[in-house]
Amino acid sequence: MKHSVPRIHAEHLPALLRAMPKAELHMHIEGSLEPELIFALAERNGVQLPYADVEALRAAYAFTDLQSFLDIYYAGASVLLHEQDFYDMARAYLNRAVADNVVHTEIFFDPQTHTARGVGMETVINGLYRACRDAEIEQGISASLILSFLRHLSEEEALQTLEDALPLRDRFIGVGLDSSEVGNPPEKFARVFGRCRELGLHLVAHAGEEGPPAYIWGALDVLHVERIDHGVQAEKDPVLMQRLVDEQIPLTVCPLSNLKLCVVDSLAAHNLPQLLKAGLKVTVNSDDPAYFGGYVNENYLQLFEATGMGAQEAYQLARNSLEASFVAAAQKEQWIALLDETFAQFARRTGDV
Ligand code: HPA
Ligand SMILES: [Zn+2]
Repeated sequence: MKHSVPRIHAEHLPALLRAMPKAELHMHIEGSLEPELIFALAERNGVQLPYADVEALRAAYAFTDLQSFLDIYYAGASVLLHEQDFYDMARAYLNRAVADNVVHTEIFFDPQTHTARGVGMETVINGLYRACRDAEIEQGISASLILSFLRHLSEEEALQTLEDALPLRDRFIGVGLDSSEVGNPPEKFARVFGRCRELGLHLVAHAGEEGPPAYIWGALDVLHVERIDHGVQAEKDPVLMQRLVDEQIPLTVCPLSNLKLCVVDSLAAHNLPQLLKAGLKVTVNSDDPAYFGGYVNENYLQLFEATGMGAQEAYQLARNSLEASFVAAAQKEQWIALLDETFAQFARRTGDV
Protein backbone atom coordinates (compact mmCIF):
# COMPACT_ATOMS: atom_id res chain seq x y z
CA MET A 1 0.00 0.00 0.00
CA LYS A 2 1.21 3.49 -0.82
CA HIS A 3 2.23 5.46 2.24
CA SER A 4 0.57 8.87 2.44
CA VAL A 5 3.19 11.60 2.50
CA PRO A 6 2.46 15.11 3.83
CA ARG A 7 2.46 17.89 1.28
CA ILE A 8 5.79 19.70 1.07
CA HIS A 9 6.33 22.94 -0.86
CA ALA A 10 8.51 22.51 -3.93
CA GLU A 11 10.96 25.11 -2.63
CA HIS A 12 11.68 22.85 0.36
CA LEU A 13 12.32 19.74 -1.73
CA PRO A 14 16.14 20.11 -2.00
CA ALA A 15 16.45 20.58 1.78
CA LEU A 16 14.19 17.59 2.33
CA LEU A 17 16.25 15.41 -0.04
CA ARG A 18 19.38 16.36 1.90
CA ALA A 19 17.84 15.92 5.35
CA MET A 20 15.96 12.66 4.92
CA PRO A 21 17.67 9.65 6.51
CA LYS A 22 18.70 7.20 3.82
CA ALA A 23 20.77 4.09 3.17
CA GLU A 24 23.38 3.84 0.45
CA LEU A 25 23.49 0.32 -1.01
CA HIS A 26 25.65 0.69 -4.10
CA MET A 27 28.98 2.40 -3.87
CA HIS A 28 32.50 1.16 -4.58
CA ILE A 29 34.96 2.39 -1.98
CA GLU A 30 37.73 2.62 -4.61
CA GLY A 31 35.39 4.94 -6.51
CA SER A 32 35.34 7.38 -3.60
CA LEU A 33 39.06 8.19 -4.02
CA GLU A 34 39.13 11.90 -4.82
CA PRO A 35 42.00 13.10 -7.07
CA GLU A 36 43.50 15.03 -4.13
CA LEU A 37 43.65 11.85 -2.03
CA ILE A 38 45.03 9.84 -4.96
CA PHE A 39 47.92 12.31 -5.25
CA ALA A 40 48.45 12.49 -1.47
CA LEU A 41 48.64 8.68 -1.25
CA ALA A 42 50.88 8.47 -4.33
CA GLU A 43 53.31 10.82 -2.62
CA ARG A 44 53.08 9.02 0.73
CA ASN A 45 53.75 5.66 -0.94
CA GLY A 46 56.20 6.73 -3.64
CA VAL A 47 53.87 5.60 -6.44
CA GLN A 48 54.35 7.19 -9.87
CA LEU A 49 51.12 8.28 -11.58
CA PRO A 50 50.73 8.80 -15.35
CA TYR A 51 49.16 12.24 -14.67
CA ALA A 52 51.06 15.45 -13.90
CA ASP A 53 48.68 16.74 -11.24
CA VAL A 54 45.16 16.73 -9.82
CA GLU A 55 43.82 18.87 -12.68
CA ALA A 56 45.29 16.58 -15.34
CA LEU A 57 43.76 13.55 -13.63
CA ARG A 58 40.36 15.21 -13.32
CA ALA A 59 40.52 16.23 -16.97
CA ALA A 60 40.81 12.53 -17.87
CA TYR A 61 37.36 11.88 -16.33
CA ALA A 62 35.56 12.09 -19.68
CA PHE A 63 34.04 8.65 -20.07
CA THR A 64 32.27 7.15 -23.07
CA ASP A 65 31.22 3.84 -21.53
CA LEU A 66 31.85 1.56 -18.54
CA GLN A 67 35.23 0.27 -19.78
CA SER A 68 36.65 3.77 -20.37
CA PHE A 69 35.86 4.49 -16.72
CA LEU A 70 37.19 1.20 -15.35
CA ASP A 71 40.61 1.76 -16.94
CA ILE A 72 41.07 5.02 -14.98
CA TYR A 73 39.39 3.65 -11.83
CA TYR A 74 41.86 0.76 -11.59
CA ALA A 75 44.79 3.14 -12.25
CA GLY A 76 43.61 5.39 -9.39
CA ALA A 77 43.42 2.45 -6.99
CA SER A 78 47.12 1.66 -7.59
CA VAL A 79 48.12 4.15 -4.87
CA LEU A 80 46.54 1.96 -2.15
CA LEU A 81 49.24 -0.14 -0.47
CA HIS A 82 48.96 -0.11 3.32
CA GLU A 83 46.17 -0.74 5.80
CA GLN A 84 46.16 2.95 6.70
CA ASP A 85 45.51 3.89 3.05
CA PHE A 86 42.35 1.78 2.99
CA TYR A 87 41.36 3.23 6.34
CA ASP A 88 41.87 6.84 5.22
CA MET A 89 39.94 6.26 1.98
CA ALA A 90 36.98 4.75 3.82
CA ARG A 91 36.92 7.41 6.56
CA ALA A 92 36.86 10.14 3.89
CA TYR A 93 33.83 8.49 2.24
CA LEU A 94 32.09 7.88 5.57
CA ASN A 95 32.50 11.55 6.48
CA ARG A 96 30.74 12.48 3.25
CA ALA A 97 28.02 9.91 3.87
CA VAL A 98 27.36 11.31 7.36
CA ALA A 99 27.08 14.81 5.85
CA ASP A 100 24.45 13.44 3.42
CA ASN A 101 22.38 11.95 6.28
CA VAL A 102 23.21 8.40 5.26
CA VAL A 103 22.33 6.34 8.33
CA HIS A 104 23.54 3.06 6.84
CA THR A 105 25.88 2.16 3.99
CA GLU A 106 26.83 -1.15 2.38
CA ILE A 107 30.23 -0.62 0.79
CA PHE A 108 31.63 -2.64 -2.11
CA PHE A 109 35.33 -3.34 -2.21
CA ASP A 110 37.31 -5.05 -4.99
CA PRO A 111 40.01 -7.17 -3.29
CA GLN A 112 41.39 -8.55 -6.57
CA THR A 113 42.36 -5.03 -7.68
CA HIS A 114 44.73 -4.97 -4.72
CA THR A 115 45.83 -8.57 -4.23
CA ALA A 116 46.94 -8.62 -7.89
CA ARG A 117 49.45 -5.88 -6.92
CA GLY A 118 50.77 -7.89 -3.97
CA VAL A 119 48.65 -6.20 -1.29
CA GLY A 120 47.47 -8.70 1.33
CA MET A 121 43.78 -9.55 1.70
CA GLU A 122 43.96 -8.76 5.43
CA THR A 123 45.51 -5.33 4.66
CA VAL A 124 42.48 -4.43 2.54
CA ILE A 125 39.76 -5.83 4.76
CA ASN A 126 41.24 -4.77 8.09
CA GLY A 127 41.75 -1.16 6.97
CA LEU A 128 38.21 -0.87 5.62
CA TYR A 129 36.66 -2.68 8.57
CA ARG A 130 38.44 -0.53 11.16
CA ALA A 131 37.23 2.60 9.36
CA CYS A 132 33.63 1.31 9.46
CA ARG A 133 33.82 0.50 13.17
CA ASP A 134 35.47 3.85 14.08
CA ALA A 135 32.89 5.81 12.07
CA GLU A 136 30.13 3.86 13.77
CA ILE A 137 31.49 4.69 17.22
CA GLU A 138 32.50 8.30 16.54
CA GLN A 139 29.79 9.40 14.09
CA GLY A 140 26.90 7.01 14.59
CA ILE A 141 26.75 5.81 10.98
CA SER A 142 26.16 2.09 10.38
CA ALA A 143 28.49 0.60 7.76
CA SER A 144 29.03 -2.90 6.32
CA LEU A 145 31.31 -4.34 3.64
CA ILE A 146 30.43 -6.38 0.53
CA LEU A 147 33.29 -8.21 -1.22
CA SER A 148 32.92 -7.83 -4.98
CA PHE A 149 34.38 -10.26 -7.52
CA LEU A 150 35.80 -8.84 -10.76
CA ARG A 151 33.81 -10.41 -13.56
CA HIS A 152 36.48 -9.82 -16.25
CA LEU A 153 38.64 -12.33 -14.35
CA SER A 154 37.99 -16.09 -14.18
CA GLU A 155 35.71 -17.93 -11.78
CA GLU A 156 38.78 -19.82 -10.49
CA GLU A 157 40.26 -16.48 -9.44
CA ALA A 158 36.99 -15.53 -7.73
CA LEU A 159 36.99 -18.88 -5.87
CA GLN A 160 40.58 -18.28 -4.75
CA THR A 161 39.66 -14.75 -3.62
CA LEU A 162 36.81 -16.16 -1.55
CA GLU A 163 39.14 -18.70 0.07
CA ASP A 164 41.66 -15.96 0.87
CA ALA A 165 38.93 -13.83 2.48
CA LEU A 166 37.29 -16.58 4.54
CA PRO A 167 39.57 -16.16 7.58
CA LEU A 168 38.00 -12.68 7.77
CA ARG A 169 34.47 -13.92 7.11
CA ASP A 170 33.00 -11.97 10.05
CA ARG A 171 34.17 -8.67 8.52
CA PHE A 172 31.96 -8.66 5.40
CA ILE A 173 28.26 -9.37 5.06
CA GLY A 174 28.02 -10.48 1.45
CA VAL A 175 29.45 -10.71 -2.04
CA GLY A 176 28.82 -8.86 -5.29
CA LEU A 177 29.92 -8.95 -8.93
CA ASP A 178 31.29 -5.90 -10.75
CA SER A 179 33.65 -4.69 -13.51
CA SER A 180 33.19 -5.22 -17.29
CA GLU A 181 29.66 -6.53 -17.73
CA VAL A 182 29.09 -7.29 -21.42
CA GLY A 183 30.70 -10.63 -22.33
CA ASN A 184 30.91 -11.70 -18.67
CA PRO A 185 27.42 -13.01 -17.85
CA PRO A 186 26.36 -14.07 -14.35
CA GLU A 187 26.44 -17.77 -15.32
CA LYS A 188 30.25 -17.56 -15.39
CA PHE A 189 30.14 -17.24 -11.57
CA ALA A 190 27.52 -19.87 -10.73
CA ARG A 191 29.84 -22.04 -8.63
CA VAL A 192 31.40 -19.28 -6.54
CA PHE A 193 28.00 -17.73 -5.80
CA GLY A 194 26.69 -21.21 -4.92
CA ARG A 195 29.50 -21.58 -2.42
CA CYS A 196 28.82 -18.11 -0.97
CA ARG A 197 25.16 -19.03 -0.63
CA GLU A 198 26.09 -22.14 1.36
CA LEU A 199 28.21 -19.92 3.60
CA GLY A 200 25.20 -17.73 4.38
CA LEU A 201 26.61 -14.61 2.73
CA HIS A 202 24.25 -12.03 1.25
CA LEU A 203 24.33 -12.05 -2.56
CA VAL A 204 24.07 -9.13 -5.01
CA ALA A 205 25.35 -8.58 -8.56
CA HIS A 206 25.68 -5.80 -11.10
CA ALA A 207 23.33 -6.66 -13.96
CA GLY A 208 21.59 -4.67 -16.65
CA GLU A 209 23.86 -1.62 -16.44
CA GLU A 210 25.06 -1.98 -20.05
CA GLY A 211 24.20 -5.68 -20.38
CA PRO A 212 20.86 -7.12 -21.56
CA PRO A 213 17.85 -8.20 -19.47
CA ALA A 214 19.12 -11.80 -19.84
CA TYR A 215 21.91 -10.88 -17.40
CA ILE A 216 19.31 -9.82 -14.82
CA TRP A 217 17.47 -13.13 -15.30
CA GLY A 218 20.79 -14.94 -14.85
CA ALA A 219 21.64 -13.01 -11.69
CA LEU A 220 18.25 -13.92 -10.21
CA ASP A 221 17.88 -17.53 -11.36
CA VAL A 222 21.47 -18.76 -11.49
CA LEU A 223 23.24 -16.67 -8.85
CA HIS A 224 20.14 -16.25 -6.62
CA VAL A 225 20.96 -12.65 -5.76
CA GLU A 226 18.82 -10.66 -3.33
CA ARG A 227 19.31 -7.29 -5.09
CA ILE A 228 20.26 -6.17 -8.58
CA ASP A 229 22.88 -3.44 -8.88
CA HIS A 230 21.83 -0.98 -11.62
CA GLY A 231 19.19 -3.07 -13.47
CA VAL A 232 18.02 -0.13 -15.58
CA GLN A 233 17.91 -2.30 -18.74
CA ALA A 234 15.03 -4.29 -17.17
CA GLU A 235 12.54 -1.96 -18.83
CA LYS A 236 13.25 -3.66 -22.18
CA ASP A 237 11.62 -6.88 -20.89
CA PRO A 238 8.02 -6.65 -19.61
CA VAL A 239 8.05 -10.18 -18.17
CA LEU A 240 11.17 -9.36 -16.18
CA MET A 241 9.61 -6.08 -15.00
CA GLN A 242 6.64 -8.02 -13.65
CA ARG A 243 8.94 -10.46 -11.89
CA LEU A 244 10.88 -7.62 -10.23
CA VAL A 245 7.60 -6.06 -9.07
CA ASP A 246 6.09 -9.34 -7.85
CA GLU A 247 9.16 -10.32 -5.86
CA GLN A 248 10.04 -6.73 -4.86
CA ILE A 249 13.67 -7.31 -5.85
CA PRO A 250 15.51 -4.08 -5.03
CA LEU A 251 17.37 -2.25 -7.83
CA THR A 252 20.28 -0.09 -6.67
CA VAL A 253 20.20 2.59 -9.36
CA CYS A 254 22.98 5.18 -9.79
CA PRO A 255 21.73 8.16 -11.83
CA LEU A 256 24.94 10.20 -12.14
CA SER A 257 26.90 7.05 -12.99
CA ASN A 258 24.42 6.23 -15.77
CA LEU A 259 24.79 9.78 -17.09
CA LYS A 260 28.62 9.88 -16.95
CA LEU A 261 28.98 6.40 -18.52
CA CYS A 262 26.53 7.32 -21.29
CA VAL A 263 23.95 4.71 -20.27
CA VAL A 264 21.45 7.59 -20.55
CA ASP A 265 21.67 10.75 -22.67
CA SER A 266 20.48 13.05 -19.89
CA LEU A 267 19.11 12.81 -16.36
CA ALA A 268 15.78 14.06 -17.69
CA ALA A 269 15.70 10.92 -19.86
CA HIS A 270 16.56 8.57 -16.97
CA ASN A 271 13.97 5.82 -16.53
CA LEU A 272 14.08 5.78 -12.72
CA PRO A 273 10.72 7.61 -12.41
CA GLN A 274 9.10 5.03 -14.71
CA LEU A 275 10.63 2.09 -12.82
CA LEU A 276 9.39 3.54 -9.53
CA LYS A 277 5.93 4.18 -10.94
CA ALA A 278 5.75 0.62 -12.24
CA GLY A 279 6.16 -0.57 -8.63
CA LEU A 280 9.80 -1.70 -8.64
CA LYS A 281 11.74 -1.33 -5.41
CA VAL A 282 14.15 1.29 -6.73
CA THR A 283 16.88 3.03 -4.70
CA VAL A 284 19.26 5.93 -5.43
CA ASN A 285 23.02 5.51 -4.97
CA SER A 286 26.32 7.12 -5.96
CA ASP A 287 28.32 4.15 -7.41
CA ASP A 288 31.71 5.90 -7.75
CA PRO A 289 31.11 9.39 -6.33
CA ALA A 290 34.61 10.80 -6.87
CA TYR A 291 34.40 9.98 -10.58
CA PHE A 292 30.77 10.67 -11.43
CA GLY A 293 30.27 14.17 -10.03
CA GLY A 294 28.68 13.66 -6.67
CA TYR A 295 27.86 11.74 -3.52
CA VAL A 296 24.42 10.32 -2.84
CA ASN A 297 22.61 13.60 -2.08
CA GLU A 298 23.90 15.08 -5.33
CA ASN A 299 22.36 12.09 -7.13
CA TYR A 300 18.98 12.77 -5.51
CA LEU A 301 19.18 16.55 -6.10
CA GLN A 302 20.16 16.43 -9.76
CA LEU A 303 17.73 13.62 -10.55
CA PHE A 304 14.77 15.39 -8.91
CA GLU A 305 15.70 18.68 -10.57
CA ALA A 306 15.82 17.02 -13.99
CA THR A 307 12.75 14.79 -13.73
CA GLY A 308 10.34 16.89 -11.67
CA MET A 309 9.72 14.12 -9.12
CA GLY A 310 8.36 15.34 -5.76
CA ALA A 311 8.07 14.54 -2.06
CA GLN A 312 6.08 11.33 -2.57
CA GLU A 313 8.86 9.86 -4.71
CA ALA A 314 11.52 11.15 -2.31
CA TYR A 315 9.82 9.34 0.54
CA GLN A 316 9.45 6.13 -1.43
CA LEU A 317 13.10 6.12 -2.55
CA ALA A 318 14.45 6.76 0.95
CA ARG A 319 12.12 4.17 2.43
CA ASN A 320 13.10 1.64 -0.25
CA SER A 321 16.77 2.18 0.57
CA LEU A 322 16.18 1.40 4.24
CA GLU A 323 13.96 -1.59 3.50
CA ALA A 324 16.36 -3.03 0.91
CA SER A 325 19.33 -2.93 3.27
CA PHE A 326 20.69 -6.05 4.97
CA VAL A 327 20.05 -4.86 8.53
CA ALA A 328 17.71 -6.36 11.13
CA ALA A 329 13.99 -5.58 10.80
CA ALA A 330 13.88 -3.76 14.15
CA GLN A 331 16.64 -1.40 13.02
CA LYS A 332 14.82 -0.71 9.74
CA GLU A 333 11.68 0.20 11.68
CA GLN A 334 13.62 2.71 13.78
CA TRP A 335 15.03 4.41 10.71
CA ILE A 336 11.65 4.44 8.96
CA ALA A 337 10.17 6.15 12.03
CA LEU A 338 12.96 8.73 11.77
CA LEU A 339 12.14 9.18 8.07
CA ASP A 340 8.45 9.72 8.89
CA GLU A 341 9.40 12.28 11.54
CA THR A 342 11.63 14.16 9.06
CA PHE A 343 8.74 14.43 6.60
CA ALA A 344 6.34 15.54 9.35
CA GLN A 345 8.81 18.27 10.39
CA PHE A 346 9.07 19.55 6.83
CA ALA A 347 5.28 19.57 6.49
CA ARG A 348 4.99 21.64 9.69
CA ARG A 349 7.65 24.02 8.38
CA THR A 350 5.64 24.40 5.19
CA GLY A 351 2.51 25.07 7.25
CA ASP A 352 0.75 22.51 5.14
CA VAL A 353 0.02 19.60 7.47
O1 HPA B 1 29.35 0.93 -12.27
C1 HPA B 1 30.14 -0.03 -12.23
N1 HPA B 1 29.90 -1.11 -12.99
C2 HPA B 1 30.72 -2.15 -12.97
N2 HPA B 1 31.82 -2.20 -12.24
C3 HPA B 1 32.12 -1.16 -11.48
N3 HPA B 1 33.16 -0.97 -10.66
C4 HPA B 1 33.02 0.22 -10.12
N4 HPA B 1 31.92 0.82 -10.59
C5 HPA B 1 31.33 -0.05 -11.45
ZN1 LIG C 1 28.64 -0.21 -9.33
